[in-house]
Amino acid sequence: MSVDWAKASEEQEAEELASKVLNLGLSKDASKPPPSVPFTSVPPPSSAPPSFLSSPPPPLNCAPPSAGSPLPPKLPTGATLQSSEEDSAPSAAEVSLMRKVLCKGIVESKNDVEVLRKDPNSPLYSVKTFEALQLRPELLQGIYDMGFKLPSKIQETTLPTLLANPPQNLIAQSQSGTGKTAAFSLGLLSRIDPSKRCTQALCLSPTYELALQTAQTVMALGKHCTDVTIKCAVKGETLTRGSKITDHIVIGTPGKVLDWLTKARALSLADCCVFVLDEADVMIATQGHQDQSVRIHKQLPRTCQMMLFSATYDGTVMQFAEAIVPNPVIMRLKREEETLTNIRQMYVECPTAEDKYTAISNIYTIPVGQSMFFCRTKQTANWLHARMVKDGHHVALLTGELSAEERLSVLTSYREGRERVLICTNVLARGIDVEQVTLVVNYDLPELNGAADCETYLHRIGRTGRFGKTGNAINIIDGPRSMELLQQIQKHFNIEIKKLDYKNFDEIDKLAED
Ligand SMILES: Nc1ncnc2c1ncn2[C@@H]1O[C@H](COP(=O)(O)OP(=O)(O)OP(=O)(O)O)[C@@H](O)[C@H]1O
Repeated sequence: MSVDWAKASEEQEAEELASKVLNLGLSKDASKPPPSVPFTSVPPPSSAPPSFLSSPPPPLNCAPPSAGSPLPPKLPTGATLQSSEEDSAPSAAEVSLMRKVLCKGIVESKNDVEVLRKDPNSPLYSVKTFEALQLRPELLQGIYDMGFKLPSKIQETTLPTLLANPPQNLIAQSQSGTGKTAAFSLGLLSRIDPSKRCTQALCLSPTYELALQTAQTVMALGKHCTDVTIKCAVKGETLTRGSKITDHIVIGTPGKVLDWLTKARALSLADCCVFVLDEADVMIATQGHQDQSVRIHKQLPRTCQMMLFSATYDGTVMQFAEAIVPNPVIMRLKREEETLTNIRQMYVECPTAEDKYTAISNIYTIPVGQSMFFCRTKQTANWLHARMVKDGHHVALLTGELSAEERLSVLTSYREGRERVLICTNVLARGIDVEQVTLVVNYDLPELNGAADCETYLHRIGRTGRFGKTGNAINIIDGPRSMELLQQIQKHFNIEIKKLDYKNFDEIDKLAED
Protein backbone atom coordinates (compact mmCIF):
# COMPACT_ATOMS: atom_id res chain seq x y z
CA MET A 1 0.00 0.00 0.00
CA SER A 2 1.44 3.30 -0.97
CA VAL A 3 0.25 6.41 0.77
CA ASP A 4 0.94 9.84 -0.60
CA TRP A 5 1.88 11.62 2.56
CA ALA A 6 1.64 15.06 0.99
CA LYS A 7 -1.86 14.30 -0.24
CA ALA A 8 -2.96 12.73 2.99
CA SER A 9 -1.65 15.61 4.99
CA GLU A 10 -3.52 18.07 2.82
CA GLU A 11 -6.79 16.67 4.14
CA GLN A 12 -5.97 17.64 7.65
CA GLU A 13 -4.36 20.87 6.65
CA ALA A 14 -7.54 22.89 6.37
CA GLU A 15 -8.41 22.36 10.02
CA GLU A 16 -4.93 22.60 11.45
CA LEU A 17 -3.63 25.36 9.29
CA ALA A 18 -4.95 28.28 11.26
CA SER A 19 -2.91 27.42 14.32
CA LYS A 20 0.21 26.50 12.35
CA VAL A 21 0.03 29.62 10.27
CA LEU A 22 -0.36 31.65 13.40
CA ASN A 23 2.88 30.18 14.59
CA LEU A 24 4.60 31.61 11.56
CA GLY A 25 3.19 35.01 12.32
CA LEU A 26 0.84 34.98 9.37
CA SER A 27 -2.81 35.93 9.33
CA LYS A 28 -5.37 33.38 10.34
CA ASP A 29 -8.32 35.68 10.10
CA ALA A 30 -9.99 34.85 6.83
CA SER A 31 -12.39 37.75 7.12
CA LYS A 32 -9.63 40.32 6.66
CA PRO A 33 -7.10 40.57 3.90
CA PRO A 34 -3.97 38.76 5.07
CA PRO A 35 -1.74 41.31 6.75
CA SER A 36 1.86 41.86 5.86
CA VAL A 37 4.29 40.18 8.15
CA PRO A 38 7.31 42.03 9.34
CA PHE A 39 10.23 39.69 9.93
CA THR A 40 10.50 40.81 13.48
CA SER A 41 7.46 38.70 14.32
CA VAL A 42 9.28 35.49 13.50
CA PRO A 43 10.76 33.41 16.29
CA PRO A 44 14.50 32.82 16.20
CA PRO A 45 15.30 29.95 13.83
CA SER A 46 17.24 26.92 15.00
CA SER A 47 16.92 27.51 18.72
CA ALA A 48 13.19 27.97 18.65
CA PRO A 49 11.43 26.32 15.77
CA PRO A 50 7.74 27.10 15.36
CA SER A 51 5.76 25.30 17.98
CA PHE A 52 4.07 23.01 15.48
CA LEU A 53 7.44 21.42 14.92
CA SER A 54 8.62 21.36 18.46
CA SER A 55 5.66 19.99 20.35
CA PRO A 56 6.24 16.68 22.12
CA PRO A 57 5.47 13.57 20.11
CA PRO A 58 1.72 13.10 19.94
CA PRO A 59 0.07 9.83 20.81
CA LEU A 60 0.22 7.34 18.00
CA ASN A 61 -2.88 6.99 15.91
CA CYS A 62 -2.31 3.33 15.30
CA ALA A 63 -3.80 0.50 17.29
CA PRO A 64 -1.74 0.26 20.45
CA PRO A 65 0.68 -2.63 20.21
CA SER A 66 0.47 -5.05 23.05
CA ALA A 67 3.38 -3.92 25.14
CA GLY A 68 2.61 -6.68 27.54
CA SER A 69 3.47 -9.26 24.95
CA PRO A 70 7.07 -10.34 25.40
CA LEU A 71 7.26 -11.61 21.85
CA PRO A 72 7.25 -9.68 18.61
CA PRO A 73 4.53 -10.24 16.03
CA LYS A 74 5.30 -13.44 14.20
CA LEU A 75 6.57 -13.13 10.67
CA PRO A 76 8.98 -15.63 9.21
CA THR A 77 12.03 -13.94 7.76
CA GLY A 78 11.99 -14.15 4.00
CA ALA A 79 8.20 -14.27 3.86
CA THR A 80 6.51 -11.89 1.48
CA LEU A 81 5.05 -9.00 3.40
CA GLN A 82 1.31 -8.42 3.25
CA SER A 83 0.21 -4.90 2.50
CA SER A 84 -1.06 -4.57 6.07
CA GLU A 85 2.41 -5.41 7.40
CA GLU A 86 4.42 -3.38 4.94
CA ASP A 87 5.03 0.21 5.81
CA SER A 88 4.07 2.80 3.23
CA ALA A 89 6.99 4.00 1.17
CA PRO A 90 7.52 7.73 1.56
CA SER A 91 7.18 10.06 -1.40
CA ALA A 92 10.12 12.16 -2.59
CA ALA A 93 8.60 15.13 -0.76
CA GLU A 94 8.31 13.18 2.48
CA VAL A 95 11.92 12.03 2.33
CA SER A 96 13.08 15.54 1.61
CA LEU A 97 11.15 16.93 4.54
CA MET A 98 12.30 14.21 6.94
CA ARG A 99 15.92 14.83 5.93
CA LYS A 100 15.50 18.54 6.43
CA VAL A 101 13.98 18.13 9.86
CA LEU A 102 16.67 15.69 10.96
CA CYS A 103 19.57 17.67 9.54
CA LYS A 104 21.35 19.53 12.31
CA GLY A 105 23.74 21.61 10.29
CA ILE A 106 25.48 21.95 7.02
CA VAL A 107 26.61 18.86 5.13
CA GLU A 108 30.23 19.62 4.33
CA SER A 109 31.75 18.28 1.18
CA LYS A 110 35.30 17.80 0.01
CA ASN A 111 34.15 18.01 -3.59
CA ASP A 112 34.38 21.30 -5.39
CA VAL A 113 31.48 22.88 -7.17
CA GLU A 114 31.63 22.26 -10.88
CA VAL A 115 30.56 25.23 -12.97
CA LEU A 116 29.21 23.64 -16.11
CA ARG A 117 28.24 26.69 -18.06
CA LYS A 118 29.26 30.28 -17.66
CA ASP A 119 27.87 33.40 -19.14
CA PRO A 120 30.99 35.19 -20.44
CA ASN A 121 29.50 38.54 -19.42
CA SER A 122 28.93 37.53 -15.86
CA PRO A 123 31.65 38.26 -13.36
CA LEU A 124 31.77 34.81 -11.85
CA TYR A 125 33.90 34.33 -8.86
CA SER A 126 33.51 32.66 -5.53
CA VAL A 127 33.60 34.24 -2.11
CA LYS A 128 35.19 32.87 1.00
CA THR A 129 33.32 35.11 3.44
CA PHE A 130 29.80 36.49 3.77
CA GLU A 131 31.27 39.96 4.31
CA ALA A 132 32.76 39.92 0.80
CA LEU A 133 29.26 39.76 -0.69
CA GLN A 134 28.43 43.34 0.24
CA LEU A 135 25.03 42.40 1.51
CA ARG A 136 22.76 44.81 3.36
CA PRO A 137 24.00 45.04 6.98
CA GLU A 138 20.60 43.75 8.16
CA LEU A 139 21.12 40.58 6.13
CA LEU A 140 24.61 40.08 7.49
CA GLN A 141 23.16 40.41 10.95
CA GLY A 142 20.58 37.73 10.06
CA ILE A 143 23.40 35.43 8.92
CA TYR A 144 25.29 35.96 12.18
CA ASP A 145 22.13 35.35 14.20
CA MET A 146 21.72 32.01 12.43
CA GLY A 147 25.23 31.14 13.60
CA PHE A 148 26.66 30.92 10.07
CA LYS A 149 30.33 31.85 10.09
CA LEU A 150 31.44 30.98 6.59
CA PRO A 151 29.57 30.22 3.39
CA SER A 152 29.19 26.54 2.51
CA LYS A 153 30.68 25.20 -0.74
CA ILE A 154 27.51 25.70 -2.76
CA GLN A 155 26.93 29.14 -1.19
CA GLU A 156 30.51 30.18 -1.90
CA THR A 157 30.01 29.57 -5.60
CA THR A 158 26.35 30.41 -6.16
CA LEU A 159 26.00 33.57 -4.07
CA PRO A 160 28.07 35.86 -6.33
CA THR A 161 25.92 34.73 -9.27
CA LEU A 162 22.70 35.05 -7.30
CA LEU A 163 23.59 38.60 -6.34
CA ALA A 164 25.21 39.67 -9.63
CA ASN A 165 24.10 42.69 -11.57
CA PRO A 166 22.75 42.43 -14.15
CA PRO A 167 20.93 39.43 -12.68
CA GLN A 168 22.06 36.05 -13.88
CA ASN A 169 19.96 32.89 -14.20
CA LEU A 170 21.14 29.89 -12.28
CA ILE A 171 20.62 26.16 -12.00
CA ALA A 172 22.24 24.69 -8.90
CA GLN A 173 22.42 21.09 -7.79
CA SER A 174 23.85 19.73 -4.60
CA GLN A 175 22.73 17.15 -2.10
CA SER A 176 20.33 17.91 0.73
CA GLY A 177 21.67 19.93 3.59
CA THR A 178 24.47 21.67 1.72
CA GLY A 179 22.98 25.14 2.14
CA LYS A 180 20.95 25.76 -1.01
CA THR A 181 17.91 27.18 0.79
CA ALA A 182 19.98 29.67 2.70
CA ALA A 183 21.74 30.67 -0.54
CA PHE A 184 18.61 31.51 -2.50
CA SER A 185 16.96 33.06 0.56
CA LEU A 186 19.78 35.60 0.64
CA GLY A 187 19.33 36.06 -3.11
CA LEU A 188 15.60 36.76 -2.70
CA LEU A 189 16.02 39.09 0.21
CA SER A 190 18.76 41.14 -1.35
CA ARG A 191 16.67 41.92 -4.47
CA ILE A 192 13.70 43.39 -2.61
CA ASP A 193 13.02 47.11 -2.73
CA PRO A 194 10.91 47.57 0.45
CA SER A 195 9.64 50.97 -0.66
CA LYS A 196 7.58 49.31 -3.42
CA ARG A 197 4.41 47.65 -2.15
CA CYS A 198 4.23 44.75 -4.57
CA THR A 199 5.38 41.15 -4.95
CA GLN A 200 8.96 41.11 -6.15
CA ALA A 201 10.02 37.55 -5.42
CA LEU A 202 8.29 34.20 -5.83
CA CYS A 203 9.49 30.85 -4.56
CA LEU A 204 7.73 27.60 -5.43
CA SER A 205 8.11 24.55 -3.16
CA PRO A 206 6.61 21.11 -3.74
CA THR A 207 4.52 20.76 -0.58
CA TYR A 208 2.90 22.71 2.19
CA GLU A 209 5.49 21.58 4.74
CA LEU A 210 8.48 22.28 2.50
CA ALA A 211 7.11 25.74 1.70
CA LEU A 212 6.84 26.49 5.41
CA GLN A 213 10.40 25.26 6.02
CA THR A 214 11.66 27.61 3.32
CA ALA A 215 9.57 30.47 4.67
CA GLN A 216 11.18 29.94 8.06
CA THR A 217 14.67 30.19 6.60
CA VAL A 218 13.80 33.35 4.65
CA MET A 219 12.21 34.85 7.74
CA ALA A 220 15.13 33.95 9.95
CA LEU A 221 17.73 35.36 7.57
CA GLY A 222 15.60 38.45 6.98
CA LYS A 223 14.81 38.92 10.64
CA HIS A 224 16.43 42.37 10.71
CA CYS A 225 14.90 43.50 7.41
CA THR A 226 11.85 44.74 9.24
CA ASP A 227 10.49 46.53 6.18
CA VAL A 228 10.26 43.39 4.05
CA THR A 229 7.12 41.27 4.19
CA ILE A 230 6.41 37.68 3.25
CA LYS A 231 3.29 35.67 2.45
CA CYS A 232 2.87 31.90 2.34
CA ALA A 233 0.68 30.66 -0.50
CA VAL A 234 -0.30 27.29 0.89
CA LYS A 235 -3.45 25.26 1.27
CA GLY A 236 -5.78 26.66 3.89
CA GLU A 237 -4.69 30.27 3.43
CA THR A 238 -7.78 32.12 2.36
CA LEU A 239 -8.17 35.54 0.81
CA THR A 240 -11.16 37.81 0.97
CA ARG A 241 -12.85 38.57 -2.30
CA GLY A 242 -11.15 41.36 -4.17
CA SER A 243 -8.08 41.52 -1.94
CA LYS A 244 -4.66 42.01 -3.52
CA ILE A 245 -1.38 40.65 -2.25
CA THR A 246 1.26 43.30 -1.83
CA ASP A 247 3.82 41.31 0.15
CA HIS A 248 7.34 41.49 -1.20
CA ILE A 249 8.03 37.77 -1.12
CA VAL A 250 5.54 34.98 -1.82
CA ILE A 251 6.52 31.40 -0.98
CA GLY A 252 4.10 28.63 -1.79
CA THR A 253 3.04 25.50 -3.58
CA PRO A 254 2.31 25.65 -7.33
CA GLY A 255 -1.40 24.83 -6.90
CA LYS A 256 -2.09 27.65 -4.48
CA VAL A 257 0.02 30.20 -6.31
CA LEU A 258 -1.76 29.38 -9.55
CA ASP A 259 -5.07 29.70 -7.78
CA TRP A 260 -4.21 33.16 -6.49
CA LEU A 261 -2.89 34.19 -9.87
CA THR A 262 -5.69 32.95 -12.08
CA LYS A 263 -8.86 32.28 -10.07
CA ALA A 264 -8.61 34.80 -7.24
CA ARG A 265 -6.54 37.24 -9.28
CA ALA A 266 -5.09 38.43 -6.00
CA LEU A 267 -1.47 37.99 -7.00
CA SER A 268 0.35 39.80 -9.75
CA LEU A 269 3.80 38.84 -10.94
CA ALA A 270 4.23 41.92 -13.10
CA ASP A 271 6.90 43.30 -10.76
CA CYS A 272 8.50 40.00 -9.86
CA CYS A 273 12.25 40.23 -10.29
CA VAL A 274 13.31 36.89 -8.75
CA PHE A 275 11.79 33.47 -9.22
CA VAL A 276 13.02 30.40 -7.36
CA LEU A 277 11.96 26.88 -8.13
CA ASP A 278 13.08 24.87 -5.14
CA GLU A 279 13.46 21.09 -4.91
CA ALA A 280 12.94 20.71 -8.65
CA ASP A 281 13.46 16.96 -8.49
CA VAL A 282 10.72 16.58 -5.88
CA MET A 283 8.52 18.96 -7.86
CA ILE A 284 8.79 16.72 -10.91
CA ALA A 285 8.05 13.65 -8.81
CA THR A 286 4.86 15.26 -7.49
CA GLN A 287 1.93 14.82 -9.84
CA GLY A 288 0.75 17.96 -11.57
CA HIS A 289 3.38 20.26 -10.13
CA GLN A 290 5.51 20.41 -13.23
CA ASP A 291 2.65 21.67 -15.43
CA GLN A 292 1.50 24.15 -12.81
CA SER A 293 5.04 25.50 -12.42
CA VAL A 294 5.29 26.00 -16.17
CA ARG A 295 1.99 27.90 -16.19
CA ILE A 296 3.15 30.17 -13.37
CA HIS A 297 6.47 30.65 -15.07
CA LYS A 298 4.69 32.00 -18.16
CA GLN A 299 3.37 34.93 -16.14
CA LEU A 300 6.80 36.14 -15.07
CA PRO A 301 8.38 39.17 -16.73
CA ARG A 302 11.15 38.32 -19.17
CA THR A 303 13.62 40.25 -17.07
CA CYS A 304 12.92 38.16 -13.98
CA GLN A 305 15.94 36.34 -12.58
CA MET A 306 15.24 32.60 -12.62
CA MET A 307 16.84 30.13 -10.27
CA LEU A 308 16.30 26.43 -9.93
CA PHE A 309 17.61 24.25 -7.12
CA SER A 310 17.65 20.52 -6.93
CA ALA A 311 19.31 17.78 -4.90
CA THR A 312 19.62 15.57 -7.99
CA TYR A 313 20.19 16.39 -11.63
CA ASP A 314 19.23 13.53 -13.86
CA GLY A 315 17.86 13.71 -17.37
CA THR A 316 14.29 14.69 -16.42
CA VAL A 317 15.40 17.36 -13.99
CA MET A 318 17.88 18.75 -16.52
CA GLN A 319 15.23 18.95 -19.20
CA PHE A 320 12.76 20.67 -16.92
CA ALA A 321 15.44 22.98 -15.54
CA GLU A 322 16.57 24.19 -18.91
CA ALA A 323 12.99 24.77 -20.04
CA ILE A 324 12.31 26.94 -17.00
CA VAL A 325 15.63 28.76 -16.73
CA PRO A 326 16.93 30.34 -19.93
CA ASN A 327 20.69 30.84 -20.43
CA PRO A 328 21.64 29.61 -17.00
CA VAL A 329 24.90 29.24 -15.22
CA ILE A 330 24.85 25.62 -14.07
CA MET A 331 26.60 24.68 -10.86
CA ARG A 332 26.86 21.18 -9.45
CA LEU A 333 28.36 19.80 -6.30
CA LYS A 334 28.91 16.09 -6.60
CA ARG A 335 27.73 13.90 -3.77
CA GLU A 336 30.56 12.22 -1.96
CA GLU A 337 30.70 8.47 -2.08
CA GLU A 338 29.64 6.65 1.03
CA THR A 339 32.09 4.16 2.40
CA LEU A 340 32.08 1.49 5.07
CA THR A 341 35.71 2.06 6.01
CA ASN A 342 35.11 3.84 9.29
CA ILE A 343 32.27 1.66 10.39
CA ARG A 344 32.70 -1.13 12.88
CA GLN A 345 30.23 -3.75 11.70
CA MET A 346 29.14 -6.60 13.90
CA TYR A 347 26.45 -9.17 14.24
CA VAL A 348 24.85 -10.83 17.21
CA GLU A 349 23.26 -14.24 17.06
CA CYS A 350 19.92 -14.45 18.84
CA PRO A 351 18.32 -17.86 18.61
CA THR A 352 15.05 -16.86 20.27
CA ALA A 353 12.83 -13.80 20.20
CA GLU A 354 13.58 -13.20 23.86
CA ASP A 355 17.34 -13.27 23.09
CA LYS A 356 16.70 -10.69 20.42
CA TYR A 357 15.03 -8.40 22.90
CA THR A 358 17.77 -8.95 25.48
CA ALA A 359 20.37 -8.06 22.85
CA ILE A 360 18.50 -4.88 21.96
CA SER A 361 18.15 -3.91 25.63
CA ASN A 362 21.87 -4.43 26.19
CA ILE A 363 22.77 -2.51 23.06
CA TYR A 364 20.56 0.32 24.29
CA THR A 365 22.90 0.74 27.26
CA ILE A 366 25.88 1.58 25.03
CA PRO A 367 26.59 5.26 25.62
CA VAL A 368 27.24 6.15 21.98
CA GLY A 369 25.08 9.15 21.42
CA GLN A 370 22.13 8.60 19.15
CA SER A 371 21.08 5.34 17.55
CA MET A 372 18.59 4.14 15.00
CA PHE A 373 16.97 0.71 15.10
CA PHE A 374 15.52 -0.59 11.84
CA CYS A 375 12.68 -3.12 11.77
CA ARG A 376 11.16 -4.99 8.89
CA THR A 377 7.48 -4.31 9.54
CA LYS A 378 5.52 -1.62 11.27
CA GLN A 379 4.09 -4.27 13.60
CA THR A 380 7.59 -5.18 14.80
CA ALA A 381 8.52 -1.50 15.14
CA ASN A 382 5.34 -0.81 17.14
CA TRP A 383 5.92 -3.83 19.34
CA LEU A 384 9.59 -3.06 19.99
CA HIS A 385 8.80 0.54 20.79
CA ALA A 386 6.01 -0.39 23.18
CA ARG A 387 8.13 -2.95 24.99
CA MET A 388 11.14 -0.66 25.31
CA VAL A 389 8.98 2.20 26.58
CA LYS A 390 7.41 -0.17 29.09
CA ASP A 391 10.92 -1.02 30.26
CA GLY A 392 11.63 2.66 30.82
CA HIS A 393 13.83 3.32 27.77
CA HIS A 394 13.82 6.64 25.93
CA VAL A 395 12.91 5.59 22.42
CA ALA A 396 10.97 7.26 19.63
CA LEU A 397 8.97 5.55 16.92
CA LEU A 398 8.69 6.52 13.26
CA THR A 399 6.38 4.55 11.01
CA GLY A 400 4.18 5.27 8.04
CA GLU A 401 1.15 5.11 10.33
CA LEU A 402 1.96 8.52 11.71
CA SER A 403 0.49 11.62 10.12
CA ALA A 404 2.81 14.15 8.51
CA GLU A 405 2.51 16.34 11.57
CA GLU A 406 3.29 13.50 13.95
CA ARG A 407 6.37 12.47 11.99
CA LEU A 408 7.75 15.99 12.12
CA SER A 409 7.12 16.10 15.81
CA VAL A 410 8.87 12.75 16.39
CA LEU A 411 11.87 13.71 14.24
CA THR A 412 12.26 17.12 15.84
CA SER A 413 12.13 15.64 19.30
CA TYR A 414 14.72 13.00 18.36
CA ARG A 415 16.97 15.57 16.67
CA GLU A 416 16.86 17.63 19.82
CA GLY A 417 18.10 14.63 21.77
CA ARG A 418 14.99 13.95 23.83
CA GLU A 419 15.18 10.29 22.79
CA ARG A 420 18.36 8.28 22.45
CA VAL A 421 16.96 5.83 19.95
CA LEU A 422 14.73 6.14 16.92
CA ILE A 423 12.94 2.92 15.96
CA CYS A 424 11.73 2.91 12.40
CA THR A 425 10.80 0.65 9.54
CA ASN A 426 13.20 -0.26 6.76
CA VAL A 427 10.93 1.16 4.08
CA LEU A 428 10.28 4.45 5.77
CA ALA A 429 13.92 5.17 6.41
CA ARG A 430 15.19 4.10 3.00
CA GLY A 431 16.12 7.57 1.77
CA ILE A 432 17.18 9.09 5.04
CA ASP A 433 20.78 9.26 6.11
CA VAL A 434 21.53 10.78 9.44
CA GLU A 435 25.09 11.87 9.93
CA GLN A 436 24.86 12.36 13.66
CA VAL A 437 23.74 8.81 14.33
CA THR A 438 26.66 6.83 15.72
CA LEU A 439 25.04 3.43 16.08
CA VAL A 440 22.77 1.72 13.61
CA VAL A 441 21.05 -1.50 14.60
CA ASN A 442 19.46 -3.67 11.97
CA TYR A 443 16.88 -5.45 14.10
CA ASP A 444 15.95 -6.95 10.75
CA LEU A 445 18.36 -6.76 7.82
CA PRO A 446 17.25 -4.74 4.79
CA GLU A 447 15.82 -6.94 2.08
CA LEU A 448 14.61 -6.31 -1.43
CA ASN A 449 13.01 -8.86 -3.73
CA GLY A 450 14.10 -11.75 -1.57
CA ALA A 451 17.79 -10.79 -1.36
CA ALA A 452 19.88 -8.53 0.86
CA ASP A 453 19.33 -4.87 -0.01
CA CYS A 454 23.02 -3.90 -0.09
CA GLU A 455 22.41 -0.37 -1.33
CA THR A 456 20.12 0.41 1.61
CA TYR A 457 22.62 -1.23 3.97
CA LEU A 458 25.41 1.02 2.70
CA HIS A 459 23.25 4.12 2.70
CA ARG A 460 22.02 3.45 6.19
CA ILE A 461 25.33 2.85 7.90
CA GLY A 462 27.85 4.36 5.47
CA ARG A 463 29.60 7.63 6.01
CA THR A 464 31.00 9.94 3.39
CA GLY A 465 34.46 9.58 4.81
CA ARG A 466 34.71 13.23 5.78
CA PHE A 467 34.13 12.43 9.43
CA GLY A 468 37.10 10.57 10.80
CA LYS A 469 34.82 9.28 13.54
CA THR A 470 34.08 5.61 13.84
CA GLY A 471 30.50 4.48 13.59
CA ASN A 472 29.00 1.22 14.77
CA ALA A 473 26.54 -1.05 13.07
CA ILE A 474 25.04 -4.11 14.72
CA ASN A 475 23.06 -6.67 12.76
CA ILE A 476 20.73 -8.96 14.65
CA ILE A 477 20.73 -12.46 13.26
CA ASP A 478 17.78 -14.59 14.32
CA GLY A 479 17.99 -17.61 12.07
CA PRO A 480 19.41 -19.16 8.91
CA ARG A 481 17.59 -16.73 6.64
CA SER A 482 19.04 -13.60 8.22
CA MET A 483 22.48 -15.28 8.34
CA GLU A 484 22.18 -15.80 4.60
CA LEU A 485 21.36 -12.11 4.07
CA LEU A 486 24.36 -11.17 6.21
CA GLN A 487 26.59 -13.37 4.10
CA GLN A 488 25.30 -11.74 0.94
CA ILE A 489 26.20 -8.34 2.39
CA GLN A 490 29.70 -9.50 3.38
CA LYS A 491 30.27 -10.90 -0.09
CA HIS A 492 28.91 -7.84 -1.86
CA PHE A 493 31.20 -5.42 0.01
CA ASN A 494 34.01 -7.91 0.45
CA ILE A 495 34.08 -7.32 4.18
CA GLU A 496 34.06 -9.37 7.32
CA ILE A 497 31.32 -8.62 9.82
CA LYS A 498 32.49 -9.70 13.28
CA LYS A 499 30.46 -11.60 15.81
CA LEU A 500 29.63 -9.78 19.04
CA ASP A 501 28.56 -11.45 22.23
CA TYR A 502 25.62 -9.36 23.36
CA LYS A 503 25.76 -10.86 26.85
CA ASN A 504 29.34 -9.75 27.32
CA PHE A 505 29.10 -6.21 28.68
CA ASP A 506 32.87 -5.64 28.48
CA GLU A 507 32.73 -6.25 24.78
CA ILE A 508 29.68 -4.03 24.39
CA ASP A 509 31.23 -1.23 26.42
CA LYS A 510 34.22 -1.19 24.10
CA LEU A 511 31.93 0.09 21.35
CA ALA A 512 31.57 3.38 23.14
CA GLU A 513 35.31 3.98 23.35
CA ASP A 514 35.88 5.74 20.01
N1 LIG B 1 26.92 28.80 5.89
C1 LIG B 1 26.36 28.01 6.78
N2 LIG B 1 27.00 27.75 7.95
C2 LIG B 1 26.45 26.93 8.88
N3 LIG B 1 25.25 26.32 8.74
C3 LIG B 1 24.57 26.55 7.61
C4 LIG B 1 25.08 27.41 6.58
N4 LIG B 1 24.18 27.44 5.57
C5 LIG B 1 23.15 26.65 5.95
N5 LIG B 1 23.37 26.12 7.17
C6 LIG B 1 22.52 25.17 7.92
O1 LIG B 1 22.66 23.90 7.33
C7 LIG B 1 21.42 23.21 7.26
C8 LIG B 1 21.10 22.88 5.82
O2 LIG B 1 20.97 24.08 5.05
P1 LIG B 1 19.87 24.25 3.92
O3 LIG B 1 18.51 23.87 4.40
O4 LIG B 1 20.03 25.61 3.35
O5 LIG B 1 20.37 23.12 2.91
P2 LIG B 1 19.71 22.67 1.56
O6 LIG B 1 20.80 22.32 0.64
O7 LIG B 1 18.73 23.69 1.11
O8 LIG B 1 18.95 21.36 1.96
P3 LIG B 1 17.68 20.73 1.21
O9 LIG B 1 18.15 20.23 -0.11
O10 LIG B 1 17.26 19.64 2.15
O11 LIG B 1 16.67 21.82 1.07
C9 LIG B 1 20.40 24.13 7.90
O12 LIG B 1 20.25 23.70 9.24
C10 LIG B 1 21.03 25.51 7.82
O13 LIG B 1 20.59 26.33 8.87
